[in-house]
Amino acid sequence: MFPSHSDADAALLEALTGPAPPTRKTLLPRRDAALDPLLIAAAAASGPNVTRNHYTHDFFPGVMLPQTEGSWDWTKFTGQDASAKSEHKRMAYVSRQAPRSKRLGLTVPEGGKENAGPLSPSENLPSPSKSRVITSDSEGKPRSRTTSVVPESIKIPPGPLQVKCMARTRIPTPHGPVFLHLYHNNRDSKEHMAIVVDPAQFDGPPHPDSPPHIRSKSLDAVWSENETEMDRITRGAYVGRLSANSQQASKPVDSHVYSTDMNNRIPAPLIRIHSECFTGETVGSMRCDCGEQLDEAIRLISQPITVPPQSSSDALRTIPGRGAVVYMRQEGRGIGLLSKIRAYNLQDLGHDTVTANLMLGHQADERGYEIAVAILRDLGLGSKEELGEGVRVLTNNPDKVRALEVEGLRVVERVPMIPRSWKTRNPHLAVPAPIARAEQKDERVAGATLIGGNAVYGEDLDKYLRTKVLRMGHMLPLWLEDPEQ
Ligand SMILES: Nc1nc2c(ncn2[C@@H]2O[C@H](COP(=O)(O)OP(=O)(O)OP(=O)(O)O)[C@@H](O)[C@H]2O)c(=O)[nH]1
Repeated sequence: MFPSHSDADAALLEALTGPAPPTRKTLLPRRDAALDPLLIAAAAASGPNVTRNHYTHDFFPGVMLPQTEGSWDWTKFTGQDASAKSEHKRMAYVSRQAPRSKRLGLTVPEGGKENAGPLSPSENLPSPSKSRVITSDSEGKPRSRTTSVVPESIKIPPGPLQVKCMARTRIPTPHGPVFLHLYHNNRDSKEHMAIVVDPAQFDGPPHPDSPPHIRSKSLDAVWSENETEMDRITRGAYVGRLSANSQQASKPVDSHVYSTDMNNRIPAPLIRIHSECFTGETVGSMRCDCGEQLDEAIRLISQPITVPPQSSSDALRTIPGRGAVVYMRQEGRGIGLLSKIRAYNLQDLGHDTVTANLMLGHQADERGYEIAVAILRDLGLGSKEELGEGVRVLTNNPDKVRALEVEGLRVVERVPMIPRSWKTRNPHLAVPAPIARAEQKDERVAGATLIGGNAVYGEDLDKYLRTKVLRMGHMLPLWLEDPEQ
């Protein structure tokens, strides 16, 4: 007999989605096997049983308790465990699923490494994957640990510093669209990023009278012979605006070539090297202005640029803003989040940000800019070797500018970053006027945690900025003392 329409539909649905999960009615109560001395003897005689589908059948006291589940060493079981009894731990005979390598029938060669990254969706679109390595302990028992396996095709060989843009995507922000680039390098294991502002790229190839697109050479490169267009597009190597109707993979860029004429007429791209600050950017801390600076940098870079006319008969023209924020994972000026949190406590005791670092055995600033400059070079920005564009750098930190130049960046101008609260603040008020008004009306005052947020302000921030000016040479007028300065 043929199934009715509804039966066929149900069968098709089950084939596509798997069997429906049991409903409350059909759910059977869990039945743990009783403690059977024969079972204990059998298990003790043969050890943990490893089969293709079940890694081990074993006794687990307190099974289902997260702290003991799966971590129990059955060889320690004596059968008379007083503490287990007193804690009313249950004993259950349970099966554990085999590791993925076993279930998939992958061989584990001597030394432990699996022969393939099983999670790689395609050889052409490789990504580092976590993999279980099976080793054995001193008693010969199998032990597994997780390790990161980087496929050959994306490994960056050791040697001179190299950076590689692993993927790029469009991110809409309150200031306009940006392209987020994720980089790997052969110096550290951090995923540094570049936030590229260049919306002109959405309109197709650059106009002959427009600046070149800001593109990553390593991203646009061909990674392997059998790389497909779809692989390239998926990792972000496409041109124009990606959509269901527009899917054009990019071509490799040999070098970034710039028209000198254009270089002379439009300002150099605006860039910022920004250091990660979890507290300022995520928690909304008002101990520092990092969240606000990240937001302000993207806002400033996104401002349209006025191009002066070539001749008196030409009209003024504006082009979209262009530049990049290189987002370096250098939390706490390179000392890491743990030390920064400790430094904050020392600051609460009355020490400033520099002294707190020194008290913890760190330098005031432990950042290096080699990788940041390599990322900019990959994007064709500020390169001295190629006929690249110089850059304007958004910073108040003169040491940063010097360090960037030492690393080979062509800096044509330093552009200051004035704290927002300093722009709007009446020197006689403790908080900026718009913020004070909002607080009076009991409105929510947006912090700068989120891009597009408001200004950060407060006593802690004042102290922090003051130290940056007085001890770290940051080039900001300390208007609190002399607003006319
Ligand atoms: N150790 C330490 N790091 C801090 C503190 N406050 C912010 N940071 C970190 O400082 C870094 C930002 O550096 P800043 O010194 O604020 O500024 P800069 O990058 O040198 O200079 P600008 O370009 O002008 O912003 C981020 O990594 C923050 O996590 C602090 O009190 N102690």
